[in-house]
Amino acid sequence: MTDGLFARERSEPAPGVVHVPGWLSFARQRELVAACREFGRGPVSYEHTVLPGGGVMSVRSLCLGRRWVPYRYLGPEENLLELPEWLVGLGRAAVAEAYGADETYGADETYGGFAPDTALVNFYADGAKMGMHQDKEERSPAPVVSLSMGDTCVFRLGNTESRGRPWTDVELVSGDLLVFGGPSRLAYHGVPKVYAGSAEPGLGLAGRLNITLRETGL
Ligand SMILES: O=C(O)CCC(=O)C(=O)O
Ligand SMILES: [Fe+2]
Repeated sequence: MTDGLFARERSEPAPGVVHVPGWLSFARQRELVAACREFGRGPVSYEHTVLPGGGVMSVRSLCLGRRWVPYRYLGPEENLLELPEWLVGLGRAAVAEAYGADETYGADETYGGFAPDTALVNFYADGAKMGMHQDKEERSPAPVVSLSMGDTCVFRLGNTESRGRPWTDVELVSGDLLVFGGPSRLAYHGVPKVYAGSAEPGLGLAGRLNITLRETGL
């Protein structure tokens, strides 16, 4: 895919982390944006998560399938919205795209049979960001699949030991796929910056949407 003067190339910024720029077609991005709008139309809507210490996340989010609350998943009987089969299929295709040709991560049947049972949909309005954290409430070793729509952001990919350096900053643009698993499954990561107004106007989205598909193993 071409972005400005130079094509943004597929890369593996850390072992088990695969970034595929422009994986989603523009039409697909538009469909996903429409679907995310539909998910939040009610009775469930995008909410700021309140953390146990009293902090309020600037991002607004909702869960499809299993519900994450800080810092655990509720039982399946507490699901409010269904995780649609088409989104599960997209997640499988994403893992195949990222690891398919790679023996190290692709050969493991855990990933080949990727069976996400939850999706966290995050909406970043102007000024929203996400601090460094690990996605560690899942018991399954399966990777996390991340799809981005709307404004470009800086995704900070840290290390598995601490919130601090070393880290690598990856720019996630609308349509990009990021899969993180393998040795980096528990790497700290966050979104320190979203470039407001950077989305393609034709997408019809002011802000940034990110969907992460996960297999809870719970
Ligand atoms: O918005 C992103 O790209 C990352 C979201 C994330 O890390 C999460 O929901 O746990
Ligand atoms: Fe995360």
